[in-house]
Amino acid sequence: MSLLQKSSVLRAPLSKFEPCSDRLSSKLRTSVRHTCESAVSSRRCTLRTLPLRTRRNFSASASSSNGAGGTGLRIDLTGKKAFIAGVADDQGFGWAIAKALAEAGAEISLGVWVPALSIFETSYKRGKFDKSRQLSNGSMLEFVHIYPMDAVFDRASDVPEDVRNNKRYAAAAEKGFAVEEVARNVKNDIGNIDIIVHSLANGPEVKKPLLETSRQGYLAAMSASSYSYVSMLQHFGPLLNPNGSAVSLTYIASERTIPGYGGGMSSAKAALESDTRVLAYEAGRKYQARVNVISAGPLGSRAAKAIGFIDDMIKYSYENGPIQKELHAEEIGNAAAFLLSPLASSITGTIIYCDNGLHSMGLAPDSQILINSRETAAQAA
Ligand SMILES: NC(=O)c1ccc[n+]([C@@H]2O[C@H](COP(=O)([O-])OP(=O)(O)OC[C@H]3O[C@@H](n4cnc5c(N)ncnc54)[C@H](O)[C@@H]3O)[C@@H](O)[C@H]2O)c1
Repeated sequence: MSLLQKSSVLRAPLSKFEPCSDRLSSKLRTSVRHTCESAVSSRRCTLRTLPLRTRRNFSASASSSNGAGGTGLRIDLTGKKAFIAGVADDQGFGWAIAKALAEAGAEISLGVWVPALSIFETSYKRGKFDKSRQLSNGSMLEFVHIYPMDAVFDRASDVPEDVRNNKRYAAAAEKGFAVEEVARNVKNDIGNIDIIVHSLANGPEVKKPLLETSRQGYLAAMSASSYSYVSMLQHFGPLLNPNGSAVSLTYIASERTIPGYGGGMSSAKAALESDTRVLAYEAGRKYQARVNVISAGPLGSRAAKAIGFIDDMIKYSYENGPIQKELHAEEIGNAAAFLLSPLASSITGTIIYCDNGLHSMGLAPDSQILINSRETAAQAA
């Protein structure tokens, strides 16, 4: 039995690989296996909930998305240093971006949200992420430094007493977790950097409609999900080498109404996108840096599950998007690696849609009204 066949999650669609698997060199076979396993690992939760044909398409996309090891035009980030804020497990976009940047040769350091740090480090040390840490060349994704961080605080003096005295925060207080402190620690530990990734968001009232959202909840969403990017550019901008680059993650709810994505999160994403344009101008002039944002389609990450209807959004995207396949985190990782690389040297101030094209639709093909009309027309014919 081939290594690929051993995957229990993708057992059915793996037959797609078999006809060519015998012809693969062992190096390439290893590469495909790693790609597949990482995709399996990062998508395990939502795949079970999808129809079989979705899983087939997902499997096909996973097989073709990794260009590592090939010849020709390549994303080369050798010698580049990246700081990524917003990784606390191996399920979200931040992890996938870290992995793609490492595949391209970059050194990765992380800023991990203080309340999530202990469980992340414990899981990491116990090998829970080992499968998804595997890179296509057989090495493992490593982090040069892992910093405690809370992106809602700019300076140590902003941290309220109750937070400072909280058990989890107290342990991180000595090193410091406010954005300014983290930037200073990064500067001391690794010097200048080339890449900033903001892959974090938080909206305590995300389940509430905007009409019922409190001022406090709305401002908390803006603080954690949009101003945090401004703060990161303020404090990490001076650390950027010339031709540095920053990327963050947004969602289509900024532009179109997505009922259920509430609590001011849609507003926060709109601000993030607007700020991207202004920051691109200012950081471009000040640091010769590029600033972009990726508008990602739905992914069953930990943060997305908290919203409560992510599986429906994934199914909706499949049924109504131009490309009928599930989106997986690796695709966003690859797009980010491109955007953060010299290959994208003229791209700044831009929203890049990585959503199987769903943003371009103005009509839901799976609307019951359309389905009824089609059925009526078919019966009449
Ligand atoms: N999952 C989706 O469907 C989807 C779609 C489009 C955009 N996005 C965006 O992608 C980004 C990453 O989210 P994800 O879905 O990969 O989930 P995720 O859970 O992997 O990432 C969110 C991260 O934010 C961190 N975080 C929360 N508050 C923080 C704070 N105050 N300081 C520092 N870190 C903090 C969490 O610890 C977590 O690691 C977010 O901006 C999210 O809005 C997600």
